[in-house]
Amino acid sequence: MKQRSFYHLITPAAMAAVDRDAARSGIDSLGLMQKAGQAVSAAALRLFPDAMRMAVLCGPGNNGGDGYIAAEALRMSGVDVQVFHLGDPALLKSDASSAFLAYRGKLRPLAEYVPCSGDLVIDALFGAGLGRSLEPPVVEIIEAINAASVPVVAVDLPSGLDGLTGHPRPVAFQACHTVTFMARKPGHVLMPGRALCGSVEVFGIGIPHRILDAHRGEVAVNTPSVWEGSLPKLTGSAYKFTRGHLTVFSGPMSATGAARLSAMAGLKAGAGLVTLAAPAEALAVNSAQTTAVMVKEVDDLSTLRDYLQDTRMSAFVLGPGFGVGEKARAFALALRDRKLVLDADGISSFKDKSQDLFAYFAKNVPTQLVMTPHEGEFARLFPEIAKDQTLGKVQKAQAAAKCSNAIVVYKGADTVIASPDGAALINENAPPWLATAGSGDVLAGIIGGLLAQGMPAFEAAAAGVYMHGEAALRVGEGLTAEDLAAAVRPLQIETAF
Ligand SMILES: NC(=O)C1=CN([C@@H]2O[C@H](COP(=O)(O)OP(=O)(O)OC[C@H]3O[C@@H](n4cnc5c(N)ncnc54)[C@H](O)[C@@H]3O)[C@@H](O)[C@H]2O)[C@@H](O)CC1
Ligand SMILES: [K+]
Repeated sequence: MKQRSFYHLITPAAMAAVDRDAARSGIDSLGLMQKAGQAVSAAALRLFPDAMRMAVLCGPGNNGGDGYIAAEALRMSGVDVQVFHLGDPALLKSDASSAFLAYRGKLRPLAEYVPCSGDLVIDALFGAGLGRSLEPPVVEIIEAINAASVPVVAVDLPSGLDGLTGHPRPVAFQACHTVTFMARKPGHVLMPGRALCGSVEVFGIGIPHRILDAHRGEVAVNTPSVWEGSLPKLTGSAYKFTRGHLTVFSGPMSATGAARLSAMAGLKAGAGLVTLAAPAEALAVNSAQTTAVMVKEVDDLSTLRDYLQDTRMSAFVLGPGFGVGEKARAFALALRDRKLVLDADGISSFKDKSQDLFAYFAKNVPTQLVMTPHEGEFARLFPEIAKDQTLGKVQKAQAAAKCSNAIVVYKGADTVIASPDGAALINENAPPWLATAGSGDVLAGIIGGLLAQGMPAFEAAAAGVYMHGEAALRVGEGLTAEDLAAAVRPLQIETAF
């Protein structure tokens, strides 16, 4: 059975609604808190059996309630436990108050906690209910604990971390382990939240899936289950033209390598034919360095139009090493009715001219345009969205996809793939060694290769990002973009030969 809850993300606001609906449906909410707190206690005992003392920091809401349950369970196991509370515990409400009253151990105000070597901190200050930035005294305590390098196990989320955006407000605990309940939140997967959580354990506390399903939003983790049904299928009757023809535009003579990386990756991703469309001056250098990839002269807009007469040309990659300027803009706009991956220089060429691009591609439904900006390119194309501090990476990618009517692949360690209809995926399989020169060119080529084979744009973009991560994992540390392109493999091919 698929572990659906693990792959779907639930926002803090949706989790609060789940909580409400669970209580309304008659589920014992104190029972849920008890299971949550006991899971935290079990994790602490399992991971830190030799801790000299467990300091449980309890906040003013239900996250604190989980902390009191965990503290009592640890005390009953014979651990030296001390609770440090934020706010007056007499003001705790309902389940959190019951959890506090059931705790029989030592209790002191949070301000009195001094990290000691041998301590384990259990952070139950704030979880999904963090509603504003932390106040200075709490900021100072978190900074002091982080600086002391005392291990921290976080309840639900490291306190200070925004569960929606993955950003600290303004600081958060650096946890070595986080126990969350039922499903991860976007903040567990987005950077820097992912790094602040340490390892993440998703513990089922018994909320029925029908209640979770009713509140699932548009954001999920990028896993094959999302798009495997759309992967190109290879059958016994396949021949090269049925597997699609990808065209990658080459830059001038001195900048052809990026396009060749894209072309090779497109071929490895399964496109039947790949052509490098190059200006006359770059024909010789491209021809000298390619074998399976073909080379064709496409110099200017007029030769491009002739080239496009061949409707078997099924997808295009424009941008890697192409050069920024009028030629890139004209080529991109000429491709408005075709499947196009716009990357690198192709994106930068529309700085201050993005409205032209958006207007040309506005009518395609569903969209056939995939744009793959890294942070700098994103800011060039979407300056207003990029500087909006209230938005997290997912919301930025969603807004960009909507206003450009494109699939936006907002790259980084936590690449987000967003569609104009609001769907968004966060990728998490990319190893850090993928951050190397030419890596983006390979990604553009993989996505182009999948588009050429007929995959819808959102699915092609998401599968491409995933295959890119898989290829990097296959090669391992020290990889170069050449190794990466060579390691690309189609993910699932039906072998009905
Ligand atoms: N959703 C569920 O079904 C369950 C939730 N549980 C726990 O409940 C938590 C959510 O509980 P709550 O909604 O009570 O939220 P929290 O306990 O995360 O925090 C809410 C409290 O903190 C205050 N607050 C928010 N931001 C603040 C800031 N910056 N400075 C000072 N005070 C601030 C709020 O006014 C409120 O009193 C989860 O994180 C989880 O640990 C568990 O008990 C198990 C069941
Ligand atoms: K917490």
